Amino acid sequence: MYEKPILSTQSALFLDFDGTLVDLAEEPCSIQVPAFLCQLLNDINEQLSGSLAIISGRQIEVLDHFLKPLKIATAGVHGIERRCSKGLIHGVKYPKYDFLFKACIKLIEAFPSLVLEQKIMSLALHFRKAPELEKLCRDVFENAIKNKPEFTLISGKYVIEIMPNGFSKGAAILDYMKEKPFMGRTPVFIGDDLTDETGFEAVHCCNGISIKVGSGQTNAQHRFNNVAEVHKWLLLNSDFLKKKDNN
Ligand SMILES: O=P(O)(O)OC[C@H]1O[C@H](O[C@H]2O[C@H](CO)[C@@H](O)[C@H](O)[C@H]2O)[C@H](O)[C@@H](O)[C@@H]1O
Repeated sequence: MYEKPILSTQSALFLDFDGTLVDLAEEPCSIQVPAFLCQLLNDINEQLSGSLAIISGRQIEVLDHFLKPLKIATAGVHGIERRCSKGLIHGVKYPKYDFLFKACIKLIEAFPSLVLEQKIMSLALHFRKAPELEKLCRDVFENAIKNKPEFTLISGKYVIEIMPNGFSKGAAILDYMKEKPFMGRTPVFIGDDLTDETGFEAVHCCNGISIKVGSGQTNAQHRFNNVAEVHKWLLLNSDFLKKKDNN
């Protein structure tokens, strides 16, 4: 008997990307996407009639690049942009925030081990290669938004990020649950990071199932130890749904 929840054809599946579908790497661009992953996600998406969505902090175009040729429902930049299962992208495109960029350019020049990631409406500063610089990075970011209450600072794994208020992975999941083909299904969300906690809360509100990947404090109901366990679970569920299709 497999102890983790099993998907049914009436499930909606929401998956975080980094640390859930792919192992974390030293830099955002150095992740390795396993060869089998796109086909597996495509199969499950079909088995769930289009009710699979990636819910990520990355931009949709970056996720599309890594998951090529797959293009499924995807919420990017913590819900700032959201592609529905029919392919339409919701999301306001604001100009890139030059004031933020200016605020940290000196820092980046002084510490080349820091990585600055500019997204459509947010800026992320990665200190994975220099964890001792976390406090300095935080001070610079906090100072940059000191008089800008419309912005918020969020934290992830060796990264801090400034983004506009009012967006979260949880809000993105709730938006999906209001529209077809997700509506009326039982949501399952799998994620590994602090920013995934709002997603766990969202699925709890819809009587759904939450699964945390890795160690650390969480409100999720279940846990996988690592990305390999997520892959194993996805393969098992895809086989299970395939058998259901054939009955
Ligand atoms: O919501 P996710 O799909 O999990 O995205 C969260 C952030 O992931 C990326 O950063 C993280 O992964 C990098 C590659 O493994 C790693 O180097 C970094 O330390 C992690 O924080 C991505 O670069 C961010 O934009 C996402 O917000």
